[in-house]
Amino acid sequence: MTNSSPLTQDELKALVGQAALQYVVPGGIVGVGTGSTVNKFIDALAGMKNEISGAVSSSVASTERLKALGIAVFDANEVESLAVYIDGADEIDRQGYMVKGGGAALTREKIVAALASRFVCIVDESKLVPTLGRFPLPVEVIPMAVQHITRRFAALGGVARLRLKDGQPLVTDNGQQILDVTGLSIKDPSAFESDVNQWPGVVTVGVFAHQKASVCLVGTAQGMVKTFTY
Ligand SMILES: O=C(CO)[C@H](O)[C@H](O)COP(=O)(O)O
Repeated sequence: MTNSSPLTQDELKALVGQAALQYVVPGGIVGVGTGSTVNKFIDALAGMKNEISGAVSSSVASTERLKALGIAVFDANEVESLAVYIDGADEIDRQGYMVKGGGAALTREKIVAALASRFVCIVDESKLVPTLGRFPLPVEVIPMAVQHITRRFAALGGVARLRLKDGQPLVTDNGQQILDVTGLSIKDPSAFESDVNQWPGVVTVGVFAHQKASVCLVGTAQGMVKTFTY
């Protein structure tokens, strides 16, 4: 590769995963998200595993990866607060509001993010949007409410589809299901999150407005990391 070749998406994920290490507080416990970008962060974190006490993880998949690399994983109930939570996003807007849950881990991600003083979001440029709604919005739901919630999204102009895995409804780490909703334009993320969270049967809506990013590290194709603070 020459210096002028644009970086691949995988290389960009590694770039921001590495850059996120600067936010890890030595001696502390790190909140760790889920997804292919966070996997790069976890791999980088292994290089400083002797400088941290461990991690609180947002998914079974991240827990397994952390443990395989020799990083201790604490239950969220063992920890009162975290200095930092590091995670990817499916979309992020100019205010740091995000859509998350492409990896079906949104509920635990929101719980671990709520413990943290600072949310550091790591993405590549393709995730930046002016208004949330381009990426199908993940919503974790209790199975018996699927049709009711689908009708409520239809009333807002959205089309909700049950997420499948190997031809069967995907089951989350919490034993629930995921609806992916297209056709929404989320102009007021805080109000939208508060509203949908109150619908009976909704476990978690994938809009992260109340737990928005404090910092976003954006990898650019030229190999730069841009830092946005909110
Ligand atoms: O919310 C998430 C998982 O539930 C991820 O952060 C989001 O889907 C981004 O993943 P990736 O880094 O693989 O693009």
